[in-house]
Amino acid sequence: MRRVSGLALIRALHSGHRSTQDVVIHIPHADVFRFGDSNRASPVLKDVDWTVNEGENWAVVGSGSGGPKTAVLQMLLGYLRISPSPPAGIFPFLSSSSSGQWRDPSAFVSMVSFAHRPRSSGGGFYDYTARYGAVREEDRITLRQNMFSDTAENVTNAENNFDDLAETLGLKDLLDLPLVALSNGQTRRARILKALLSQPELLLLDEPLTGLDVDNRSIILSLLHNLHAARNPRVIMGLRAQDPVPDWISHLAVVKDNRISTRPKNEVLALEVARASINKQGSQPGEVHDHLHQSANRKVLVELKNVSVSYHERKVLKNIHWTIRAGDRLHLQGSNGSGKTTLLSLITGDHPQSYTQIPPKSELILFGRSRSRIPTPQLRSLIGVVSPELYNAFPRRTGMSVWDVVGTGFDGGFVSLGTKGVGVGLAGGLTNEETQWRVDRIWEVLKKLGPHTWSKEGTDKEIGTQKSTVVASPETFATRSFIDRSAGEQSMVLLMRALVGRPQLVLLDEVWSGMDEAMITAARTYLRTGGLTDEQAVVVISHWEDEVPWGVDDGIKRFRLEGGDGKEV
Ligand SMILES: Nc1ncnc2c1ncn2[C@@H]1O[C@H](COP(=O)(O)OP(=O)(O)OP(=O)(O)O)[C@@H](O)[C@H]1O
Repeated sequence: MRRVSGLALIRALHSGHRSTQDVVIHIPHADVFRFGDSNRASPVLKDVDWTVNEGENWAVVGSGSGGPKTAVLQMLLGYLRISPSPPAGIFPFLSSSSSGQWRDPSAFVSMVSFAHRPRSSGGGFYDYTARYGAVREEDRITLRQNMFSDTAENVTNAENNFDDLAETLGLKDLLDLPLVALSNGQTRRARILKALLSQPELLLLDEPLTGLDVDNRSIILSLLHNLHAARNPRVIMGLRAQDPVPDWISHLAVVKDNRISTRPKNEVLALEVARASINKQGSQPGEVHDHLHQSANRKVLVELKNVSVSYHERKVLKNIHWTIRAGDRLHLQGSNGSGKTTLLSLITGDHPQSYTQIPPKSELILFGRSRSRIPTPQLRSLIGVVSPELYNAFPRRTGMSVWDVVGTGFDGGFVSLGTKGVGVGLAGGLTNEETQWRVDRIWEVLKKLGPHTWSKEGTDKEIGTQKSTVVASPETFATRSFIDRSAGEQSMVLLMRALVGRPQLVLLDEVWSGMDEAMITAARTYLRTGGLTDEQAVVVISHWEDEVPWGVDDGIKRFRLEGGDGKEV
């Protein structure tokens, strides 16, 4: 279908060729501001000229969460002010329904963002481990109850479709599980289902493929295509610049800085070039890890023998044998719900069955000791973790600076201990030498991963508008409030926290969530060149092979979970 510019739209409407019903979005040459800002302020988006016609399949492409892509989606949600504002709103199809009634966009346009799993409560260690205990009243809420918890008028109608949708999304067998028990991928699919139940006319999905395994990606994409084709609802996806663009997408709105360029997909060749170069950056040579090829002599850090986890009749892990050695670079693979997070939670001590594996039938040996002989706080100082669960649970306290958050990494806790956030140490006190080492290490990671390594300009917390300020130096960034950082910046800070103590084992579970390309490149480069010692082992969980910083040439090992079994592949 032909794209209609502002003038063309008016002409078409006057000549009767196209009715407003055929136009989903129409924003003719407008600037976009935060509410409260005058037209003299620098716009969040400049000179937006965008028309989406019924039948076209659009995706909004831009850098990670909190960036200008988010600004476009927020504009569509009505969270930003459009100037001049089109008199009949930006959704012509809503103001001219067949019934002739105007429909409120706030009731008919909704969004699900997958850049990060939303927090269920205020965070903290309880949230971190609640998934495995499910003892709080709110944690007992099942997926089914959660689906129908909103007494939306539409739900009764929607129920007709519910079973089919739950089946397609692979959620049917999970409906009576506590919501907190769902894996990341399962939760993301559940959020799509819930959004569909509220029967929006237009559904915005930001980064819908994040955290989904290969099979589920194609299931979701084909479901979204079918829904969009049936206008039940129309779907607009937000994609990161490095994400593959689904085949059925016909048009792209590419957002860079505060400009949006809209055109048919096949015209966006430049973007393809950019994507190819990002992929190449991922395979740039790092340090030579010859030692990784001589695996048998290296110290054993973690040994699982015959380890199983089950919930009633549901067997998640069956007799797993797995060894992690010093210096290993491991990719833990498996489809959504296959038990990857569960396996790591046994190692970090967050899963109750971490303590109950009974030798000699089954054994969990961590850093040379049986699990029951190693206190959990000590375990936390030996393992650095980045994961969606940690991101969600880490408390956002006012007054906690980036420095404080990074400093919690030495002991793996959530509370900044002692002065200047370097902790008091497990033994109750640190020598001056140890304190100095910690201070030096915080500066080191800030210098290697701070904003100057991934940003040319400062980014705004709310909507990622580019500011004309100079990039924050590591010293300035260290004093900034953690809670006010964008999602991507918070992810970077949590990565620094995981690495700062040079823990023997580093677990990177979906570590790139929310980060933009420049952040990912900076983090990958650091991990490959000097960010880790040869003695540290790293386990990466990712459904995207090209997201893993190491390849076969680096001696990477792969361990795959499937149907409860685990094997090296
Ligand atoms: N309390 C529980 N009762 C029943 N099943 C549970 C419970 N807690 C977890 N599970 C199930 O354990 C399985 C493993 O979940 P886990 O989070 O380890 O998967 P994953 O491989 O990390 O998935 P993803 O790739 O989606 O993050 C899931 O199918 C989940 O529903």
